[in-house]
Amino acid sequence: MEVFSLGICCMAKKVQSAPFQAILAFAKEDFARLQLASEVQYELNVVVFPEDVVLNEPVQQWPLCDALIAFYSAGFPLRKAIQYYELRRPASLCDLYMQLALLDRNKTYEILEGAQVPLPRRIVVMRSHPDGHLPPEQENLNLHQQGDGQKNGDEQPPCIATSTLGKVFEQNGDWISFGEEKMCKPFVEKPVDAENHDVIVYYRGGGARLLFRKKKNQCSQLDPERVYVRTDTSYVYEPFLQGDGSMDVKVYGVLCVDTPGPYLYAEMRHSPTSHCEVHRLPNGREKRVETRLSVSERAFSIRLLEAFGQFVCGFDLLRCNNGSETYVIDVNGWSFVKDNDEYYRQCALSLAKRLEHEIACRVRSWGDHSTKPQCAP
Ligand SMILES: O=P(O)(O)O[C@H]1[C@@H](OP(=O)(O)O)[C@H](OP(=O)(O)O)[C@@H](OP(=O)(O)OP(=O)(O)O)[C@H](OP(=O)(O)O)[C@H]1OP(=O)(O)O
Ligand SMILES: Nc1ncnc2c1ncn2[C@@H]1O[C@H](COP(=O)(O)OP(=O)(O)OP(=O)(O)O)[C@@H](O)[C@H]1O
Repeated sequence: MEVFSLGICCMAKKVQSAPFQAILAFAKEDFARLQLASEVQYELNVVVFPEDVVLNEPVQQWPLCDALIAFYSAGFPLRKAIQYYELRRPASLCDLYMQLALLDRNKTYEILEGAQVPLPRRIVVMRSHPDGHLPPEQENLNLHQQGDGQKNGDEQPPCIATSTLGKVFEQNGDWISFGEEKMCKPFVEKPVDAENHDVIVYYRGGGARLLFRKKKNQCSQLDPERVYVRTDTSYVYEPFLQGDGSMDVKVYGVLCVDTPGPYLYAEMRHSPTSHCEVHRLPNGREKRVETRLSVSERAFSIRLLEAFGQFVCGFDLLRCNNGSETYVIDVNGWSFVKDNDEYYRQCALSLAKRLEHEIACRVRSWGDHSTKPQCAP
């Protein structure tokens, strides 16, 4: 029997997670079942790239595979994974170049705009080159606030002007402006670096709420003294949109090769902008309620999934004005629904069908030969 190998290249914590293990087990069963109906049968070999190999060995030493699931999470060497892909050219289920874009909120928003996905208005204040260094023309700029600008209420002059990349940034406590663009409070400040989850909501009249990655049961903290925005690095500013019921909608998409197209599952949770404590169930999981996407939400979600080209992709929506408007506010990349067997089943079946599809593409590309050419050493 022919062997088709699926490489899994990610941080160990992710592949060892309960959802991923469940999905892989179901996918193997589904693949074997689908193969029964095929003329030439393949056995699926899942090759998990050991984390120490991924982190420490050159890509020439990484395992070979026919299809690849590689995705970024904290600590993952994404550029190295791209080198591996360019060296071996397996069928890639998760576009690695798009994952680079997902590390930058502004690039992510530009891709969403290109896909005609509804977004909040934004002002993007870029302060440094992508490598984190100030460009030469900025070296002598008078950046009033260094660090994260905490407790800056009374210490700041009433109007702060800094110049960044040729445009002037100003703030007076009620508004910010950058070049010709102006935004009044309340607004949300997000680091352009998408891996930085220290988001701040600034309220009209002063005071702010600091949002961060859940720390045990805490997801945000009020800071009544904070008036001025941070000027230490690059930020995206968006008007604060009041989500219906103060809820976020978290969407989990899975690309599918057959009709009816991508599988989408969505659930609502209390927004961290509305409270400091995570609402949890007795089993410790965050309390969430499944929600149906509207026809238009489904349509732009499909465009989003196709634009980013990830087999699995999570993203966040805000529904406003009694559901009459919905905006995408964040794209998380690879993310699974947790504790949901129906989702695991759907995701596994989509994976098995995608692998069958990749085999068919390969076989077609070999012309009339039904056996696979030998891999280059
Ligand atoms: O997307 P994923 O599945 O990779 O998970 C994300 C994040 O999902 P998101 O991106 O949709 O927000 C998870 O939040 P949820 O979806 O569970 O609310 C979070 O879990 P968490 O904070 O422990 O949540 P609780 O279990 O405390 O409720 C998890 O943190 P870790 O696993 O602890 O590192 C994150 O991973 P990473 O980005 O690698 O740090
Ligand atoms: N424009 C906005 N108006 C109102 N609330 C917003 C807006 N943008 C984001 N939020 C709220 O802030 C939270 C964090 O924002 P966002 O998801 O962009 O940050 P993040 O750090 O990338 O979060 P995640 O942990 O999901 O990766 C959202 O869950 C949402 O509740």
